[in-house]
Amino acid sequence: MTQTKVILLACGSFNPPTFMHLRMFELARDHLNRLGRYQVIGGIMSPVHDNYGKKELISSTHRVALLRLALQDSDWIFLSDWEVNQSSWVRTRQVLQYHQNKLNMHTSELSGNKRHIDNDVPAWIHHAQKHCGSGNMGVRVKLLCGADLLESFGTPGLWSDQDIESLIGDHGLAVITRSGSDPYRFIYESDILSKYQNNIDIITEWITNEVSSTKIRRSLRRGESVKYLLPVEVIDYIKNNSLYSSIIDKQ
Ligand SMILES: Nc1ncnc2c1ncn2[C@@H]1O[C@H](COP(=O)(O)OP(=O)(O)OP(=O)(O)O)[C@@H](O)[C@H]1O
Ligand SMILES: NC(=O)c1ccc[n+]([C@@H]2O[C@H](COP(=O)(O)O)[C@@H](O)[C@H]2O)c1
Ligand SMILES: [Zn+2]
Repeated sequence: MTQTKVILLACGSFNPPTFMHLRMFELARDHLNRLGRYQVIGGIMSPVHDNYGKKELISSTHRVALLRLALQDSDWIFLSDWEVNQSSWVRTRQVLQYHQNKLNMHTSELSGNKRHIDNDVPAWIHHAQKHCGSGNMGVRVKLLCGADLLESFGTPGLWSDQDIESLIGDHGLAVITRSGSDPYRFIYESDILSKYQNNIDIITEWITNEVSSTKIRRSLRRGESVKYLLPVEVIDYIKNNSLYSSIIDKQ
């Protein structure tokens, strides 16, 4: 069986990053590798731009710092700060396309005559180069998300049909189940998702964990412990920088 090499890219607020954001990658890698059709060679976390304008979204400077701390334990998942460094919010399709193009460029340089002299290559590219093998240009960047993000495709005006087609048709989706969502039904009820069903892998999280950044922010606001829900380095950074604390706490 020919195996497609895959890099999983998760986008989102990560406000703050939780263990569940990291677990998504481990779950998806195990699942996709087990299928035999794929070989997952890397993961990318791409925090959303500050202009996304979501309620309570803290500055990307802090979110990037938090992700760096959260990822320091991982030898295969990397931060990409490309999205936050754009002049404004970018659609997810563009995020996937940028990373796919960048990867194609760097992996084809590896297999061709050109030697790479750019010292500014992000870690996720270095890692991909090490794992894609020479002559292999077929690494695919897939979108990794929770089932609630998949279901947001049905929110009127939020995603364009062309973007959904491209995300699923050109890249593919790895979807982690999440309580309150029913991705199988959602796909069944959507013509566009049913059409590209072969490119959507649904991964059941059996060790269910309902942690969310909203709940973490709520606990922090109330001065409650969030220990064992986030990496300890992330908790320390939040405390040291008084992030997500209530106005009352700051008085
Ligand atoms: N517990 C979870 N199970 C499955 N997927 C999750 C879980 N938590 C987050 N995700 C996924 O992680 C990605 C980033 O999500 P996001 O940053 O919105 O986290 P969140 O915990 O949902 O935060 P918030 O509560 O602020 O919306 C999304 O694809 C989301 O579906
Ligand atoms: N049309 C689009 O491309 C589109 C629409 C809504 C959200 N998104 C992305 O989905 C993610 C959603 O993150 P949250 O779940 O934290 O809101 C963000 O990365 C955001 O950029 C993309
Ligand atoms: Zn969310």
